[in-house]
Amino acid sequence: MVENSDRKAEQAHLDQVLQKIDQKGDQLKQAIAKDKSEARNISAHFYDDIRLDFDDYSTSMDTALSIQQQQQMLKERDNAWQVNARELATLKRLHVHPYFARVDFEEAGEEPESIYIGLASFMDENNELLIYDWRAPISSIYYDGKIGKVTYYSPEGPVEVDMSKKRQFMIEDGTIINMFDTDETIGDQMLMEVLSEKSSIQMKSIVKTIQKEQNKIIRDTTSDLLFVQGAAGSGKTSAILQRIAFLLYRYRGNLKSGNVIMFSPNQLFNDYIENVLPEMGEQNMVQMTYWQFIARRLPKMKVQNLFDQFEDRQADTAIGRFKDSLAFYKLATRYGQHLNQSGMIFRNIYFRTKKKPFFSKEEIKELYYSFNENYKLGNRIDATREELIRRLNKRVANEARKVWVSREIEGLSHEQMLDMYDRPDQEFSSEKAERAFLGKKIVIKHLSKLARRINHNGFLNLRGQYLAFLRAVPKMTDLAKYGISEEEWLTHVEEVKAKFKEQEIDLRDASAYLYLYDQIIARQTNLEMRYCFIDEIQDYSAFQLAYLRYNFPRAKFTMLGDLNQAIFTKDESSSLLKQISGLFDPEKTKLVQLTKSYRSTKQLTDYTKQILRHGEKIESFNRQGPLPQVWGRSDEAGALAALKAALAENDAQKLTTAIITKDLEAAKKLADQLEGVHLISSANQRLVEGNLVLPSYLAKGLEFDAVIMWDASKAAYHEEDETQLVYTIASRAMYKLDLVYAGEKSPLLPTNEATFAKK
Ligand SMILES: Nc1ncnc2c1ncn2[C@@H]1O[C@H](COP(=O)(O)OP(=O)(O)OP(=O)(O)O)[C@@H](O)[C@H]1O
Repeated sequence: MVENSDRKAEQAHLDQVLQKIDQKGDQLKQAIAKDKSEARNISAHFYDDIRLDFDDYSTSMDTALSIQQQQQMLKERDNAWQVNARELATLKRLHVHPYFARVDFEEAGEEPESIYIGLASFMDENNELLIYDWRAPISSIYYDGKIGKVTYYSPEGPVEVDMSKKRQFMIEDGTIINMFDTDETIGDQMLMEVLSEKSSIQMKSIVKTIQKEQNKIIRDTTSDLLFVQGAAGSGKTSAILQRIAFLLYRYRGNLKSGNVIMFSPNQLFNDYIENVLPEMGEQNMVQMTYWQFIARRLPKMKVQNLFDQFEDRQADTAIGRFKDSLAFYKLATRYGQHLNQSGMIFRNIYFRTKKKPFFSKEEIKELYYSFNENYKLGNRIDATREELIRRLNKRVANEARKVWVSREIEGLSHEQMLDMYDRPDQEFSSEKAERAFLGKKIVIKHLSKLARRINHNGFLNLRGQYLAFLRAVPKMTDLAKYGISEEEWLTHVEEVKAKFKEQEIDLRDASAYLYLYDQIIARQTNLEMRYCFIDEIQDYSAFQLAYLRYNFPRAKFTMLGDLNQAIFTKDESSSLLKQISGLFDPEKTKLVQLTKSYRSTKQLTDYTKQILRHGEKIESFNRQGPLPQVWGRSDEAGALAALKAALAENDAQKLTTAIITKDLEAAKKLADQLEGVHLISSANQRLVEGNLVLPSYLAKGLEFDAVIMWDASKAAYHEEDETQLVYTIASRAMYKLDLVYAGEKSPLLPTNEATFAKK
């Protein structure tokens, strides 16, 4: 218990800090206003002090110098203004949330200290730090340690201190409304308060209550691959965002938000997390989905999207598994290397007529392989391109003598002719000379299209090349090892080819196709990205991860996932870790497990964890709520009535509900039968307040006060490999879960009657 006198003293301290924050804020506002008006002044009088005299060299030098000087002054003002404006924004945030913790500690041989921890540091006029940034090295003792000896890591190395007090505050409008002294790492009491808040359509930062295990992830600076396996709701996504904020602080000056990329499951999810970093005073990182990453490079093809992918059954086949594997990635690498010796396929380049190619594929191939073996693929293509352009230029004069050119000259109007001259009054020695001049111009105009095509590697036959690679696969590996017969494989290649004809490509092929292309043209990989985060890793294939690693060779990777929620890759996900760890130095790979689930009440976590077959370790957090309710009805009309009843209960308790269906079709059908609910049917839609209906694959990563699982019947969910899907749906609920079905209940759902209520 905290004494009353302590509370008074803390309030007095807070008042003082807030007063200093406000004081500093006022000073900054004045400074900003002054800089702004001076900048305006400089702009207004910009030319007053400058002699605009360009006639003789020395004065024009003077002019240039004074312009530059004035511009520099403007820039400095602007900079000062921007720095101050940023600081003011920080102060505004601190005014609302000044700090949330205090720790008292003593380092051997030093005076005892007492520091306050908040969202950013704040220094008073005497350079005394009144608030420490939560990311400062010393702040980690708040998250990591119990009272007593604790170690924190400063950039110079480990430091041991003796911590004597750890106090947490809840502050609202400048008043301490609650405070606790705690011996625990982060007291359950504070966490309980935070977790009991209602959900919102925006994710919140967990900075006040980061748990010790999460802190390890957030502050890791040594791993090249940090792999986090965590139960649903264990704070993986929260931890990534905190980690990004931490890294931006730790490497400030060297690391910008543009050097950090995050791959997330869908666009809705991006919406959901978009405010977390800005609220902590940082800019958002680059964010995209894997699909966007691939599809933006294939604008002419229809790349299989999330929806198609979910409905796709190939994931379950031996061929699908093989093409997702690292083994397939390695084959694509080997094939790429082999192209250095032979096997490249080119296309004819035509000009005006399809009868005879301008450059034949044979000619191009000969040229390509005429460069000696020291040439790498990328150099070969560059050299081929240059040589083709050179040959093209050499053929201009010859082409200009052809009949089609004379015809075109004859058809020119006077204006068109004038347009072609270098000068309007251009003169020629003879008519012949004029025709030769115009002819060359015309040929160059037409050939420039061809040159552009060559410069864009239009002589490559990428689709053919990819198919050739696929056809070569049985010769490169023993497909029987993967349970695939040669005949099945060749039939599959024909299917890929047929899709190409329709301008379609599976996501699985698109990755391999681009990888092959990247190798052929030796595409510059992205050296700027220093950190790459991949959330929901269980939905990626080993191939995709290897390809991302190839694309961002300088980046350190943080991969987070829950192998129990693999809804695309299903059972394959368990071998994923083994496959990808081969891509990184084992010394620099770290695996962290998060087993405690914070999202849901104890009742919900205890229920949902039974869905998992292998008894995975998931601990519930001791927050209380109602038991899940199972509404079994004999027919669909009854089920619909039950759903409406459950929804009415939630509305009465002011809980936001998400009704989650298995697929899009079911979601659409249901939304038509209900009033006042929003249907989320595509990942590009925005999240809105209020009750929602959405298909399972769009609910990934999101959470809601209340979830109703629609059609939890045996008919809808009976395959064992749908376990992860059922688990993902049920684990979206924070406080209340209802399951509605008609007919027979899904055998994948828990049967222990003590853990749910029948309705
Ligand atoms: N240390 C914490 N303090 C307060 N809240 C937390 C903490 N850790 C997690 N939470 C809360 O738990 C919920 C789940 O967190 P989050 O979405 O990050 O989990 P996840 O592991 O990514 O879940 P999933 O894999 O199911 O999508 C969020 O509401 C988050 O705010």
